[in-house]
Amino acid sequence: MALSFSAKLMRGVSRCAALVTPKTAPTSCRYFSSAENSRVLVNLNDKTGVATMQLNRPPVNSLNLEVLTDMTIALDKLQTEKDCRGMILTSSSPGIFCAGLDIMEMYNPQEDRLREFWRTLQELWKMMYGSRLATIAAINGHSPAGGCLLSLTCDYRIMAQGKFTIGLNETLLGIVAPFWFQDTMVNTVGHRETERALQLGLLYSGENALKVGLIDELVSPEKVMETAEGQMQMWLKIPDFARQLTKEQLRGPTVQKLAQHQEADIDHFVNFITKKAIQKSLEMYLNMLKQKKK
Ligand SMILES: CC/C=C\C/C=C\C/C=C\CCC/C=C/C(=O)SCCNC(=O)CCNC(=O)[C@H](O)C(C)(C)COP(=O)(O)OP(=O)(O)OC[C@H]1O[C@@H](n2cnc3c(N)ncnc32)[C@H](O)[C@@H]1OP(=O)(O)O
Repeated sequence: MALSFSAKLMRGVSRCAALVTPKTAPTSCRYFSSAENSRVLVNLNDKTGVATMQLNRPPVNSLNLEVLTDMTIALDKLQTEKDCRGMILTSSSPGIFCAGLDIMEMYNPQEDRLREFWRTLQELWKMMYGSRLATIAAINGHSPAGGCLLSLTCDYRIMAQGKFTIGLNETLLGIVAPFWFQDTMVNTVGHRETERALQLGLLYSGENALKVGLIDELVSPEKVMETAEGQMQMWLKIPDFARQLTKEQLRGPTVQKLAQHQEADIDHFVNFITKKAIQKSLEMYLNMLKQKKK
């Protein structure tokens, strides 16, 4: 019998719930570690109540079904830890925060897996955007499409200076950012900037992202984590309950909108992505990525 998403999540939580403290770890730091969730590295500092989640799928941290599932399980686990109050999302590969969704999940897909992939992304987005935790994205490299979306679900974004870019560039692949990607962008930079950015598939430099409010701070690469930790202290000075209710008032309606249209959104995604013309666009984009290397 097919398990519901929440049943799968619960099964996953019990599988990877063990907290392992390696010999080298500071005593106040617990590591969520298991072979199954090594695609995301998560630790929780018991003294500060701040967790760090690192995307760890080299070379570019593209988000396949397994990474999305591991992130969802890890976030769910952190949210049930009553002393966990904040989370910093970053990458274990400086230079690449996240290359977005794994295009191979959408190219020549099997329908069952494609549906599960999209549902898992929806679930992760709902959890992240509505999280009770204060969340900060430490964007230590490129952050296109799904990578930008992940950072937009956080409460605050700090990006590394350099040649890195960020944005919802879906139209460059010949695909369309769904309404909930758009909503997240509108809520961050406003309607007019979103119209321009999404239609043109704009990938912003750090400087331009800062100008339009897509990120909140631009700092040197070596300062990204320390700035995130400093900023987190400010967020955690606010009583959790007041901060959480305020976030819920502001973001709840956007989360509810997807929750109410979730099944239709999956059908729509599957119908769209499996169209011949869209498959052709993805193929051309993949070839372009490979050609770039030569
Ligand atoms: C009517 C319709 C209405 C509504 C719509 C309905 C439905 C919606 C439909 C679809 C919505 C889908 C939403 C999609 C979201 C996404 O996130 S799509 C992914 C977009 N990502 C990108 O465009 C990034 C592409 N990658 C890059 O630009 C670069 O790789 C990089 C800048 C991130 C890093 O550059 P480099 O360090 O130079 O690394 P390489 O380019 O050499 O890459 C190494 C290796 O990785 C492969 N790769 C890169 N990105 C991806 C990826 N996202 N997925 C899969 N694979 C990726 C790349 O090809 C290289 O592979 P090899 O050549 O080594 O095999």
